[in-house]
Amino acid sequence: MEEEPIEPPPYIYIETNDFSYRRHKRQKEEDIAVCECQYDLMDPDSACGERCWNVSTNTECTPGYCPCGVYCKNQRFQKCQYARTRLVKTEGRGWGLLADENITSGEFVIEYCGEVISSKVAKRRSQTYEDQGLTEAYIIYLNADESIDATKKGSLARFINHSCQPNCETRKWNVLGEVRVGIFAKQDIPIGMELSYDYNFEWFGGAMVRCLCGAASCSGFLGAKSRGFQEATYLWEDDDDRFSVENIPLYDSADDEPTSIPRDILLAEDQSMTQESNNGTVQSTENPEIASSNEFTPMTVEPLVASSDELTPMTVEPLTASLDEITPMTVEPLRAIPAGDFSENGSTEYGAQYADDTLQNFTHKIAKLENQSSPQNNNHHTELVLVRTKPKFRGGKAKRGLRKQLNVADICDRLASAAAREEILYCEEVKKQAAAEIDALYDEIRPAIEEHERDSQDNVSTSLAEQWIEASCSKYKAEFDLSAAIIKNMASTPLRAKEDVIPREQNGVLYLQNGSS
Ligand SMILES: C[S@@+](CC[C@H](N)C(=O)[O-])C[C@H]1O[C@@H](n2cnc3c(N)ncnc32)[C@H](O)[C@@H]1O
Repeated sequence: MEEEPIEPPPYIYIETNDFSYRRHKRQKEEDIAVCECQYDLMDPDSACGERCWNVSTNTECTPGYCPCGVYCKNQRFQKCQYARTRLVKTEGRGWGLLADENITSGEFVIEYCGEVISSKVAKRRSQTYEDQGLTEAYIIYLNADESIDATKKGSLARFINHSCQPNCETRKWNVLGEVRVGIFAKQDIPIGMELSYDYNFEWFGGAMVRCLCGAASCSGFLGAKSRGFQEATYLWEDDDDRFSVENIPLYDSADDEPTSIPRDILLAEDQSMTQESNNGTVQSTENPEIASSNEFTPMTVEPLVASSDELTPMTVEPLTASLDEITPMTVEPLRAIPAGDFSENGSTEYGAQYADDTLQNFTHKIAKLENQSSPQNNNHHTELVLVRTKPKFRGGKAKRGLRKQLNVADICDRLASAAAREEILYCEEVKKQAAAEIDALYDEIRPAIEEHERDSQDNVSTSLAEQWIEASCSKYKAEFDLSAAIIKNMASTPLRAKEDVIPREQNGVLYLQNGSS
């Protein structure tokens, strides 16, 4: 029988990151953030405690610049002010790290140190490690461009195991111009308890490692929540329409958007989610007890668009006009609008569909830009990455939303008023321009998006991101204005009878056309 090793496999212990592919950044004087704390002997928190604005932005004070001088308490990474910890051999999870003193919630436990390497090198290395049969993964994801590899060189943080219900978390800090990763206590941790954090493990293929964290909410495997894992383990059936376009989550990241996790798993994991059944019955299960009580009976949601036979014109009276002014107006049901030609391939003159998809993805990424890229955000979790070949999509249909397009020309054909037609056509023109602008911008940022499509980090410069946001807003506004103009004019101006519309020819096809009114 094989002897249990009494020491972990050899590695080089370091207490500060090793820069193997680039130099450590030099902090420029103008970039140094100087706080306004004043050391007060009677108030220990005065010297860069919770109230220090550098602390609140996850930035360490720079020695020689902090007004509190030697009393500054905000240089914990620089001074390696770690909690006392101890290595331990675990059951089935290799080595782990224990608290060797009581640790209080929020306390800085240890820095995750290793070699700072580029994302490309990280991909190569993790493949090599896997080929060499290394089962432990030590590469932590820093941002879109860089990772920290603690495989050969690292601090004791490399021994902290994953838990689905962890007592620590990772936070990024800005230290002398570099982003560094610290492990912080999420709760009070008594002496002797094993430290853990959620790896947010990104699984791209290869061996599936069973998670042995023992938490009640354990997801079963390391990286089980990651998209790659979800896609690879999803069981497809011939008539499975779960990935039909209507059901595709267009966003990428896992924390605040739809996910591709199969619904049953989602529900099993989090009973506070809303259950939705196919017949349109929605029942909140936030609190199962309440949900089952008589007060909360399931609510039946009627389909929004009734079949066209059911639609009857309705009479709407203006709300505010005086009684004599009121002339009831007839509003035709929207389905009566000659929406006609619904484009199904999505690549219409209003802007290629990719722009819509990417717009959603990208605007989301932009929205997260500050949160995720900034070391100031202490909620951002790092990820352990094991980069391998991407699994092929099995049976998955194209993840592309279908967008039904209104046929503006047909709508105008039905409007008797020239002014109404002009307003709609003008709005349509603005919408086309907005779509063209965002298409052009997309071409500019496409390389960055493609390069980093697998993550949800910021990929482009902030200025480009701002342009994108602006272009997105313009496009949405233009779309909204067009819809509003159509609804308003359809509702408030006279319609031409279908028989009065003169057919017009386009591409050899006869279409109905407006008269000269
Ligand atoms: C960063 S290392 C942690 C230290 C590692 N246990 C060691 O002995 O060096 C990450 C590796 O530890 C193992 N590991 C960590 N958490 C685990 C868990 N909850 N269940 C199973 N294995 C785990 C996996 O092999 C993983 O790739």
